[in-house]
Formats: sequence, structure tokens, C-alpha cells
Amino acid sequence: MTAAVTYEAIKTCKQSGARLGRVHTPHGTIETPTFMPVGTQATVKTMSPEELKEMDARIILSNTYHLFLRPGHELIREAGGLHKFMNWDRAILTDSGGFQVFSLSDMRKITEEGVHFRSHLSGDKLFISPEIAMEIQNALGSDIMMAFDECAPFPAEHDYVKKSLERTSRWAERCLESHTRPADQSLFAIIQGGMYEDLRRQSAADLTSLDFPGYAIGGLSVGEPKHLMYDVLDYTVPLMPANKPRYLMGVGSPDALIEGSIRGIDMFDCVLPTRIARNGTTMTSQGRLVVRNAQYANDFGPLDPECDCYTCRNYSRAYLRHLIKADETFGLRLTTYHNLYFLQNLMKNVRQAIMDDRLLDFRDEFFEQYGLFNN
Ligand SMILES: Nc1nc(=O)c2cc3nc(NCCN4CCCCC4)[nH]c3cc2[nH]1
Repeated sequence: MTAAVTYEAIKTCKQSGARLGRVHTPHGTIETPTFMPVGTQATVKTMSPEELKEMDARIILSNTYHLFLRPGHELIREAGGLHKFMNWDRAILTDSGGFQVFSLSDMRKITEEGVHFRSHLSGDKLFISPEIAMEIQNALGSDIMMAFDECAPFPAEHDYVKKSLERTSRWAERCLESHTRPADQSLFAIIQGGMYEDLRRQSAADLTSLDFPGYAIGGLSVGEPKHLMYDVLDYTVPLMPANKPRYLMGVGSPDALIEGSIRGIDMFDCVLPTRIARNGTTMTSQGRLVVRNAQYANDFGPLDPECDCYTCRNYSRAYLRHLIKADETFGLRLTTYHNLYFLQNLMKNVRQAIMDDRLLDFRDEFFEQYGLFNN
């Protein structure tokens, strides 16, 4: 069976560039637009695979960089691959490590060959190249692999970003050539170019000429103002093939998920919902709610009265606050479950709004209720 990843277009929204689709993978089909929970170290922190299935998560992310450092991709290969290792039989997308090298390790040196860096765990000197990134992802057996790229910092000079994207394009070609599985079946390229329209056009042209099964937009959600990210989407998404999945990396706030869907993005990922959950911050239909705050000490109502998730049906804000303050792991599990469920439910409502040709109306209604118009 060729490990094919294909995109099936279902409907384009009349009000905007949004679209309904399906991404078919060897481990199941994903309805898009979709939000992908992040499981960096072969687990979506505090969640079991059964709980992720309960909320109908169809695909999760894991990370080449982290698993290369620990426990090592050869161990996971020996375990039968990442699906078996973590007991997850749905789809897995692995990020290629470029971004993590820059965000986690110090003493790094970029060369044409690849990136030299120190492990943020042991301090050992390590090296990742496009070929090594593909070797690792093949050992993990992910359904969707990402090409090895450099995510240019923000802000960055035009000349730096140009040289960086040109190297990323050469690296993408090396990933295709080194991919042991049929190269054109499971490898997504990542469009770079910073905040510069001419460079985004150059990167998109380079990569779409190589015909990958899917394309991501990288180099965003790196500290730029949101309006700048939306501007980049406005002129970059139309450059991406309409018959392939479009993945915006590192984006996961409710407003950005809606705005990205309006602009034709199909796939999103972000650690935000799971990360903020662990310090007691939740996403609710009335906006962000920091349930660890004292004001909820005697609040015996549900976290979100409009949510029907396990957490909201069975526990009160007072109980959640108590657990978080007492540093009880169960509290982190309950807030994490809710935040992930909230985003799965949000994307289900986005898909329904596209089906009903009313995504822009849905955005206005959601922003009003979530309190997004006052920031
Ligand atoms: N291979 C690769 N290339 C990218 O350009 C890239 C760009 C990215 N931009 C982000 N942003 C993540 C922002 N996140 C927001 C919540 C708190 C932690 C950081 N993640 C990214 C991952 C990426 N992965």
C-alpha cells in the first residue's frame, strides 16, 4: 500500500476562501478545517488515546527533534513505529525539527549541509540535515512528514529571509530525494519567506514546482502581530494548490483558527490549548477563563455552561480551582480535556458554518460572545 496522503475537496464557502475537505491518510480520514492536538514527546500531555478519540481527534502531532533526542528514533523503530509505541491508531503528523532546533537549543550553526546544535537535554553536540530528518520521520512511521526547513526569526532582514528560504527550498528537494517511501506520497513542504510578499511568492513557486502532496505555511506565529500574519495568509494561500491540504503551523487560538479557516487553511496545530490548561487557563464560550483565580473559589457551576464535555458535565469551577491550586494532576487533565474538546467543537462549528455558507457570520457571533472585539 503506498502511504498516500490525498486531499478531497468537498465545498468552497461562498462568503470567503474557506473550504470543506477531507485529508485521507493511511491511518484514517480527517475532516477539514481541523485542529491537531500536539503530542511533542509521543503523548498529548495528560491525555490518553481513548480520551482523544472521545473528542474525535483524528490526527495528532509529534516532534522529530524531541524524539530524536529522547528516546531516539531507532528505539521507536524497534518498538514498531510511533503509532504502536504510543498506542495511537489514527493519523500522526511529525514536525521536521527545524523550528525546535531554533526554539530550544543554543549553540547552533546553520550550514548548507544542515544544522549543528547542542541538545537542550544533555548539551551533546548534534547535527540534523534534511536526510537525517527524513530518516528519523521514516523510523517514526508518521503519516505526514514535514520537510526540514529553517523558520526565519521575526523580525528579520529581507536579505536574510531570502537566503534562508532559498536554502529551505534546496533542503526540500533533498527531502524528496532522500524519502525512502514514495517521495510524493506523504511529505509536506513548508513555504517560508517571512513577512515579505515577494519572498513568499518565491518560496511558493520553488516548492509547488516540486509537486508535494501537501503544503504548509511556516515562519508565522513567531511573535508578529496577528494582522501581519493575516496579511501574509491573504497573499500566500492563493499561491498554494487548491487540490492539496494547506497547513498553517503553530496556530491555535480560537480567533486565529477562524480567521485562518476563512482564508482557506485546512490544518492547524498549536501547544496553546494544552500549555495554558496546565496553568489553569481555559478557553470557554465566554472567552478565556483563568479558573485558578480566587474569584472561582465558591463558583459551583460548570467551567463552561455551553460545553457538554466530560469536565463541564461533571465538575465545578470551584473543584477545578482547588485541584490546580493543590497541584493535583487530575486538575490539569480536566482543563486539558476541556480546552482540546473546545477547539475540536469550534472546528466542527466552523465546518458546519462553511457547509451553510455563513462562516463570516459565525465569526462575528463567536467574536462577540468570546469578547474578541474588545482587544
Ligand atoms: N518546521 C516548522 N517550520 C516552521 O516554519 C514553523 C513555524 C512555527 N510557528 C510556530 N509557532 C508556535 C507558537 N506557539 C504559540 C503558543 C505558545 C508556544 C509557541 N510553531 C511553528 C512550527 C514550525 N515548524
